[in-house]
Amino acid sequence: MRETDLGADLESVLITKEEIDAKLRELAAKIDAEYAGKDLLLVGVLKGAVMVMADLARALSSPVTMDWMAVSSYGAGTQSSGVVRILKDLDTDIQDRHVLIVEDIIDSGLTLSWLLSNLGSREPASLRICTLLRKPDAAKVDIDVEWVGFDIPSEFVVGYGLDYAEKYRNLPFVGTLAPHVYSG
Ligand SMILES: O=P(O)(O)OC[C@H]1O[C@H](OP(=O)(O)OP(=O)(O)O)[C@H](O)[C@@H]1O
Ligand code: HPA
Ligand SMILES: [Mg+2]
Repeated sequence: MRETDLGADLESVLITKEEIDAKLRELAAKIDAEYAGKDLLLVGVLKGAVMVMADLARALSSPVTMDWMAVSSYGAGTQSSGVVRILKDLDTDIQDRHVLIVEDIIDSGLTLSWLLSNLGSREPASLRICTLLRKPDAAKVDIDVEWVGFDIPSEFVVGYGLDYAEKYRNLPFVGTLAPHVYSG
């Protein structure tokens, strides 16, 4: 779908594809510098982080390894249930590894706060977070995040990996949905 061809479900484009590309290049340069000479493991959080992980990893110059964890706390709605379930665990033992969690969005922060304590208990050499989006006004817990792409308002957003009821993940930009989509 092109930005000029939004379709009836979208209300607005919040962040364009070009803005995302530029931001990921900027973040990748900082991450390259930070982990120079170290072995870095990127941990992507399925499914939302697929696009960020794919594009961030390709923007890095350093060799990295990649693993995936699937957790879910949202189900089909627009509110976090607060209950995080592991749907798929890592294939990798992260003890003594430098781990960078790659996320699409920090909203309430409940998913990452849970993930940080879960992965932290496996004794990695370091554990940090890179997220494309963050909603500062929606935070229910404070999380120390090393790299943030964009701080956005507390509106439900879709696209670039982010879904509403599993739809819209493949939009190349981040946008907001028209109210009729939620109300049916
Ligand atoms: O900060 P929070 O309020 O916890 O929300 C952020 C999390 O919610 C979304 O995932 P979701 O659980 O919907 O699964 P998905 O990635 O498969 O869409 C998103 O991808 C983040 O992982
Ligand atoms: O705004 C959002 N959109 C889609 N998925 C999400 N998961 C947490 N917040 C969001
Ligand atoms: Mg989701």
